[in-house]
Amino acid sequence: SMAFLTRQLCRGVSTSAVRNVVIKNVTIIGGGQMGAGIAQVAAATGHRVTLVDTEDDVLKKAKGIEGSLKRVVKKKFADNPQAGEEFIQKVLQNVSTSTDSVSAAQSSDLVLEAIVENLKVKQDIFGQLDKVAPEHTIFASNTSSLPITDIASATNRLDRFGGLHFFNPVPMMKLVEVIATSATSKETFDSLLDFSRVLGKTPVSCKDTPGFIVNRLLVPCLAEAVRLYERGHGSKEDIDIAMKLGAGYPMGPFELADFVGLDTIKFILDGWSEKYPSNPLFAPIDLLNKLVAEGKLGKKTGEGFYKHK
Ligand SMILES: CCCCCCCC(=O)CC(=O)SCCNC(=O)CCNC(=O)[C@H](O)C(C)(C)COP(=O)(O)OP(=O)(O)OC[C@H]1O[C@@H](n2cnc3c(N)ncnc32)[C@H](O)[C@@H]1OP(=O)(O)O
Ligand SMILES: NC(=O)C1=CN([C@@H]2O[C@H](COP(=O)(O)OP(=O)(O)OC[C@H]3O[C@@H](n4cnc5c(N)ncnc54)[C@H](O)[C@@H]3O)[C@@H](O)[C@H]2O)C=CC1
Repeated sequence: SMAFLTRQLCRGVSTSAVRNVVIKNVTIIGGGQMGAGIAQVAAATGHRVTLVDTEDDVLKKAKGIEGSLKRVVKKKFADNPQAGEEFIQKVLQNVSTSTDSVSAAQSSDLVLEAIVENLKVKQDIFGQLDKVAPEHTIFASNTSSLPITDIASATNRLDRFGGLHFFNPVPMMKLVEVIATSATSKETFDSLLDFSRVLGKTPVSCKDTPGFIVNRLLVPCLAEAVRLYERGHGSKEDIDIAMKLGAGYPMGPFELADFVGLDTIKFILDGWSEKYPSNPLFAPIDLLNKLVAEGKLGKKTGEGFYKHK
């Protein structure tokens, strides 16, 4: 918006020679659940978005952004469906897709990565893009559990690298965790905070510690729920009902696990248990490993702890 631009420009002129980057062109690497959701919200708030995935199929499905937009619009434009339809078309025009991350990064103010939760794969992509992205471009990762410092170490832009952690489903969840490493500049950090606010989200800041805030609390809760079930102390259904009605969670732990993806949860736990072997909260879980080995990853594959239509 104009107000935002004015604020940005004033701040840049008045405070320092290094201006905060006003993020307008956004490249999102990874068009899965999270990448597509972030793309949708960024496009809906007037950014030009390029969504990159290695899989053409994923990019076709990410056009399913339209389905999510329809749900948003149904409420937001309840009394003016015509304006709602125009809004959807405008948002979709802001999103382009590509399988070529190198060319996508070249005209980008922010490269935000939301690919598989694997340090080496994330380092590879950032190392490659660091060589081709413009000087001013900020890099950020949506990682759930990996140290931002370790991901950033593959690049030569440590001052322009931070964590930007969104929550699923991105169009609905208001929180963004913004993570600065010890090398992230204040300008970069402020740009990421501003960007989160322009997206309509509420940012919180957190140090580069395992799981940041939310996952450091949620992942052990989920893991304990599965262990409780494995011990035969309660059914999945009852544990879910209990946490919904007794703790006010919108979804029970098994529902949430299926929603998030069991593979992602396994990646998180495996990484933490390797790094912190003495913490029993992070210990591997047989049932989780078994389901993942069977390809039962949750909602995205049609079955996880539960079957999904
Ligand atoms: C497990 C721990 C390990 C985590 C490890 C990694 C993960 C991470 O790094 C961080 C995370 O993201 S953790 C997960 C955070 N997310 C949550 O906790 C979600 C909990 N669930 C909810 O808030 C609601 O059930 C929810 C908002 C989803 C849905 O609301 P309801 O329950 O009321 O269900 P509905 O009736 O279907 O929806 C109501 C209205 O919500 C809108 N909506 C839902 N999904 C949407 C979407 N994807 N896009 C757009 N709009 C959406 C929609 O307006 C819907 O209304 P209708 O469409 O008219 O029904
Ligand atoms: N699922 C969740 O609830 C949340 C996940 N996250 C994090 O976001 C990231 C992505 O998670 P999801 O969207 O759930 O995964 P997903 O499996 O739905 O999507 C990942 C996508 O990345 C693509 N991809 C893999 N390697 C690539 C590469 N080198 N270049 C381009 N595309 C590539 C895959 O084809 C896939 O479409 C992970 O780091 C995860 O920990 C963060 C918050 C919530």
